[in-house]
Amino acid sequence: MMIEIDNLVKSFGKTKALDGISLRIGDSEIYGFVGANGAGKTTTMRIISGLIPADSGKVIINGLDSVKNIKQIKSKIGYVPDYFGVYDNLRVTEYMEFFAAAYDLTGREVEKRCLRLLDELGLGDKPDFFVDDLSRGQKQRLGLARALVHNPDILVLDEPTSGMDPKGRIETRDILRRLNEEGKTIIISSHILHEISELVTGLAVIEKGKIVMSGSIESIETKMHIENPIIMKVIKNADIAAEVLKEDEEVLNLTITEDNEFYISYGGSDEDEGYLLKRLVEAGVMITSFCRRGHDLESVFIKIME
Ligand SMILES: Nc1ncnc2c1ncn2[C@@H]1O[C@H](COP(=O)(O)OP(=O)(O)OP(=O)(O)O)[C@@H](O)[C@H]1O
Repeated sequence: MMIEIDNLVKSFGKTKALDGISLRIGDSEIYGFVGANGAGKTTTMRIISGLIPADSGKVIINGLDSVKNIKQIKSKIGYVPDYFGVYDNLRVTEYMEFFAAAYDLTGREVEKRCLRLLDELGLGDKPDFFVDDLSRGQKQRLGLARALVHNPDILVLDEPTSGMDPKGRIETRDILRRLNEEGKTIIISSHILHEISELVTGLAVIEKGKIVMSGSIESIETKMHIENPIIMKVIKNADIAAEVLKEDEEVLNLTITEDNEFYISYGGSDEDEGYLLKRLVEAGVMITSFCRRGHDLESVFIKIME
């Protein structure tokens, strides 16, 4: 399902939550929204899912305007909110059937489908539990099962891994990968980049209602790498090092300090970087350290967000 988001604007009273969000999410992508608290992720997701209207701008899903075709669109989207509903006094199966009924799905086949979904999401032994008695991770998975009840083509998940332990996060990631392989387009948000960077195919970084960066995960990593130069300490043959670096077209900027510390803005991939180091060593350059200023992408990401 192709999703085209065009110039969404939304205010709540005096707060401008969205200030012109435009995006294209391709068929069968797993697309991530990353941003700090209050950036506008939830508002964007709720507009895409048809839960609230935008003040202006539009969302087109497979050629259909989401406002004009709201019924059709809602049948294609499953939304998992970041908070858990107020149905904690229901048992797990009752909860599922309650949401199925909201889509006019009832009967023996639907009951079977609900049980199968619970099974697939690792809740097969919990049908008679009260929702309230489930752990946070189990509740998140139940939220996912409920969003799948009408077999939507698009899944929109607001911070599905927040508050989960690493095991729960890995399990959720595996489930989402599987659903994506089955053909579902997935939109997922997080305020922590590394929680979703391994899962997503594309990413938009949202800040104060605007997109500050978007693209494939590789292109975002490259942009972040450029912001985060390689720092190389050379103790012999610095002149040769400078020659080798000048020949590499991925070297976008180079600063050499008096004590032969090289600051290299590098646009290449991790593999390119490995080959660059190999060429330097083979050319006879003696290097004592070769690393980035930030320890990881996350620290650079935080720098960009500041
Ligand atoms: N129903 C509402 N009424 C008033 N203000 C709102 C409402 N919903 C969102 N906002 C405001 O709009 C802005 C964007 O909020 P939104 O929930 O979209 O951000 P978010 O990126 O999802 O943040 P979080 O990670 O904290 O969920 C915030 O300033 C928020 O306070």
